Amino acid sequence: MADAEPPINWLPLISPTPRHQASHHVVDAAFTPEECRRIVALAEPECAEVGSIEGDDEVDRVRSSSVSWLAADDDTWWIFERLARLVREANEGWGFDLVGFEEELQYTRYDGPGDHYTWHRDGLDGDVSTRKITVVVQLTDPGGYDGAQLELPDRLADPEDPDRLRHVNGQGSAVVFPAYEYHRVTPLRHGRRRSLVAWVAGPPFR
Ligand SMILES: O=C(O)CCC(=O)C(=O)O
Ligand SMILES: [Fe+2]
Repeated sequence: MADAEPPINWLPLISPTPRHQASHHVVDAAFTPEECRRIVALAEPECAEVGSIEGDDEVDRVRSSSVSWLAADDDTWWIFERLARLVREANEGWGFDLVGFEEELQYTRYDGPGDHYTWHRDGLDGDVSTRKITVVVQLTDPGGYDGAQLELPDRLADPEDPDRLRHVNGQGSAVVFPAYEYHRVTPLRHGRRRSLVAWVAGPPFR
């Protein structure tokens, strides 16, 4: 006979602080415009890997952008520290077990008309299954481009609410969300957009 299932008990309050299950947490002006320019200056000269593989229709359909990576070093440490603070604050709501940055920071370029990233999630599967939190920083003044909007459905909003799809685009603003949440970047119409994406890893959800 199979082992008996452990009982589900009636417990008093597990968490000493109130939690929420919001789908994302927005921090306006998490970085100043000057700091955004510093990040761009650090990352832009890096040789960009193409986020879309030419001739691969499937990849092209899902994602068209190019990326480069910022490693932790003396020049970039302040960025990691700032991101860590934003994640710690946001995670007061979720209360996830987190360990730290397991990957370099992704610098993303949306340069050509149509550059985009369709609905996807950053974590859950295979190689990226340890990603628990995503942070996206808007490095470009929204006046400098059209389209290429980061969109996240607000899970706490009424499903009929037309404003349920949140757009986060103020320069220097950051949006922190569980890596299992769907999000997308709409096609770029003109101009150029830059973003910085970081993932914080932790042990499996339990
Ligand atoms: O550029 C963005 O705003 C988001 C990019 C993204 O979702 C990703 O790289 O996983
Ligand atoms: Fe993503």
